[in-house]
Amino acid sequence: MPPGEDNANLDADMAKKRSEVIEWLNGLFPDFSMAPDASEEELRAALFDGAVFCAIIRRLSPGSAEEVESLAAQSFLVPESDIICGFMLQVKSGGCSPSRRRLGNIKKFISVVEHMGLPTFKVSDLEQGRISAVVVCLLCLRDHFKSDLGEDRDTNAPAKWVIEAKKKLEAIDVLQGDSTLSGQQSPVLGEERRPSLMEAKLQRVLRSPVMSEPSSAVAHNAGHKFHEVFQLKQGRYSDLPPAKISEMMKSNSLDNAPTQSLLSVVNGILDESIERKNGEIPQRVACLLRKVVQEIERRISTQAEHIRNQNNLIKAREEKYQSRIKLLETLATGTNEETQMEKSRTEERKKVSEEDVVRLMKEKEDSDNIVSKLKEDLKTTKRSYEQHCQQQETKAKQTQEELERRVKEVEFLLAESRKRTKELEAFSASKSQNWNQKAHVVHNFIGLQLLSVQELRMSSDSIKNEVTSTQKRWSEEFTTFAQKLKVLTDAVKNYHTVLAENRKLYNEVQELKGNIRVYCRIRPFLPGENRKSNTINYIGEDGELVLVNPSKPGKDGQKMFKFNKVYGPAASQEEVFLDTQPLIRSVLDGYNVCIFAYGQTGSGKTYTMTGPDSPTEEEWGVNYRALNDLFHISRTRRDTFMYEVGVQMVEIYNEQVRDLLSNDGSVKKLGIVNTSKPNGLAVPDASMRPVQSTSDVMNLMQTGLTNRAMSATALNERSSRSHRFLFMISYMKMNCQMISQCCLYVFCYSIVTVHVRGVDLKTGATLRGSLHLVDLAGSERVDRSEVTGDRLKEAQHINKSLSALGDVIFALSQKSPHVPYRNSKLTQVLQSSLGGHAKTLMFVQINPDAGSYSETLSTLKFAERVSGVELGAARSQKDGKDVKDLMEQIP
Ligand SMILES: Nc1ncnc2c1ncn2[C@@H]1O[C@H](COP(=O)(O)OP(=O)(O)OP(=O)(O)O)[C@@H](O)[C@H]1O
Repeated sequence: MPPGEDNANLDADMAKKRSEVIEWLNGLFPDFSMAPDASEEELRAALFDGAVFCAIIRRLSPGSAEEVESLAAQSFLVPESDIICGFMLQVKSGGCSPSRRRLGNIKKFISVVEHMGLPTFKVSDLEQGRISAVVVCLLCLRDHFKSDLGEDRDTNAPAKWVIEAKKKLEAIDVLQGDSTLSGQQSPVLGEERRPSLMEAKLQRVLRSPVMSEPSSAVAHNAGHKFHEVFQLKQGRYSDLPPAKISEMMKSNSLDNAPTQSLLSVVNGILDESIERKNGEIPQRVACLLRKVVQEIERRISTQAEHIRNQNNLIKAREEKYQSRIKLLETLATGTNEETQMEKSRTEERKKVSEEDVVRLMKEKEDSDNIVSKLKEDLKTTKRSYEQHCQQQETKAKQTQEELERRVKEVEFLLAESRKRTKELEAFSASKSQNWNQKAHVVHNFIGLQLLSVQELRMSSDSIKNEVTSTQKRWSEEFTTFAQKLKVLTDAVKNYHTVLAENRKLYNEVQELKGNIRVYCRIRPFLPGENRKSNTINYIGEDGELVLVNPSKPGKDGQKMFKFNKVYGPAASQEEVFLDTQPLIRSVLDGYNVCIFAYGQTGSGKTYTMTGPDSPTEEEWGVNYRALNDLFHISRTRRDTFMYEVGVQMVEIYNEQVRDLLSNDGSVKKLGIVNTSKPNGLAVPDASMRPVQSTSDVMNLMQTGLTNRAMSATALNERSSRSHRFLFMISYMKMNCQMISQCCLYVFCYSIVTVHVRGVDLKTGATLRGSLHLVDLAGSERVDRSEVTGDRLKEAQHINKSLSALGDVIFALSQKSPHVPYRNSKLTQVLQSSLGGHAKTLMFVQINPDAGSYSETLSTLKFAERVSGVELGAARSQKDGKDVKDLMEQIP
């Protein structure tokens, strides 16, 4: 390679390295701002005064501030703070000259680099020799710190090398002699040193907020690493222990901490807050943040003050320059060419000064802008921070309140739980006590039970013995009982025979009493009747009755009658029925019984047979009581007999028999069978309704009366068209009445027949009996001159019926082989109850009123005759009158 080309390569390489150094310095100090292709001489000029070397050490080894300061104090190594203050080192260095100070700075830098084992250079290399040595040294230093920064560099390391450098410097100082370094008045002391362009640049760099550390920090706290206090090695601010935060918040620490550290703290806390997303900052960290922000604020205001002072200083300088310019101008007016040159130089300087002023003003303005912007930022940050703090405080307060509330709740629950536990303990204790007591009781009880069991065993044995003996006794008694039962069975066998015998005897008794009985009943005076005109003079116990003719006072007017029984006006319904009751039993024994009432209208026939309208139980007539008795006796005999009871109800009107119980409501005309069979049905076509109680019978009677009423209404309508009589229907009466102006006629009968069929449960023999309940028509004589037409015909039919009844009775009394039952429907229907073993009971009803005397006399005569007729086995208690007399009594 030719030597010329070799040199060119070397130059290019050097230029490249120089460029790298310049870029590095530009990166380290933005205000350095040198073009990368600057010449060797330009770089030399920038590095010449050594300030850059001092700044490099300060920047790359901030942790060793004290040591560097100390070294600087001793060996003119310029601390940053002094550079910031506008190259005040000369003052602090006790008046050392700038060239000496420059030299010292460079030497110290070289010594430090040397100590680090890096290639160095000579002072002469920087002044006029090979700048390449300086470039290489700086590149090595760059690379050294690059590698250091890339690793986990020990922050104490710079301190160590600084301390060692200090030692070496001390040795150098000894060699150079203290007198040259201190105590000498600088030749330029008292003069204002105009900073070079590079110095001004460095000043701006170092004046930046990052670099503006408090000078007092180094001066007053040597040996104390304040920056370490704020340096977060690992973790987060929120994780810092309170002691560490308290240490940070100490005013001493805050005052002495570098601004960069403080800003790192602010940024770190804010970064953490952002990272947390919810924005929460712990209370203590928030307090720290506030303190740090306050400190930064304080520093900024100090900086602002300082800038103002600088401004004033510059203004003063400007004025001074102005005055000098004026002076020079004055001098220039009368001077020579030399003066002219001086003037031009002066003008040039002035121009430079003005430019400097303008630039400084601009810089000041920039600084002011930066400061104001920073202030605004700080204000905004402070405001948002305060708001955030406020929110956090509110939240903290709420959280605290919530926590207090929860603590209270938990305390309350705890107290409740304790109380409950105590209760449960008490309860379980009492339970346990109870169980113990119960166990004790059970234990005792088991003991007692065992004793009882033993006793029971003993008693069981004795009971067994007893049972055995009882069984023996029972067996004996059983044998005895069987014997007695045999006797009873024999007796039962005989019982039916006895019953039949009893029935027979009973019937004989009844027959002895007479198969036809006449009971006379005198009704009481009704309201409105004259009680004084009483035709009944005497009523005897034995059936005697004395009738008085009101028109013949005295004995001539008296007439005595005798019947089976006479009931006075005061006789109750029950009294009357007592003498009828034996006949009801005869019905159940298989006999036919006919009960009818005879008498004039209004004499009480219906009252005796049925009772008054809506009767009470006491007022019930013979019909109710007879039926009640019938069913009662049938029930008492249910062990021996099974009875079936059926009811027929017919009416006889104008010699026509009508069924009153037909289902379709129509009143059918029926035929009568002249049956020769005993107990045969005389009207077989009449509806037969089974009944089981008195109420059943009464309901049927009600049905019959309803049917009859319908029939009678039709009849009434028929009659009223042709006749002047009026029909009145009474539902409780069993006949139909016609009332005229002067007398009362009855034209029909209703007959209720109760048929009884009894089956002997032992023998299977059947008994049949019947009970005729007849409410006869009124017995008044019909004045034939007063009725005509249909009424006359009806009255004639009634008279014919009663007349036929007399004929039958007459024939029976004569024991005539022919009894004229067929002469009237009444006698045909009652045929089975008139004659043979039938029993007939006639109530003769008497009205005691004087006005009814003749009717009463007629009725009594008829009844007296009837009661004297012998029916069947019954015999008349009176010897027979002439039958003709009897017939005369029949209307
Ligand atoms: N023993 C008595 N006690 C009280 N009042 C009676 C008695 N007998 C009849 N009477 C009353 O006398 C009045 C007429 O009686 P009842 O209607 O029974 O006569 P009757 O003979 O049936 O008449 P008729 O032939 O017109 O039907 C009725 O008010 C009745 O209550």
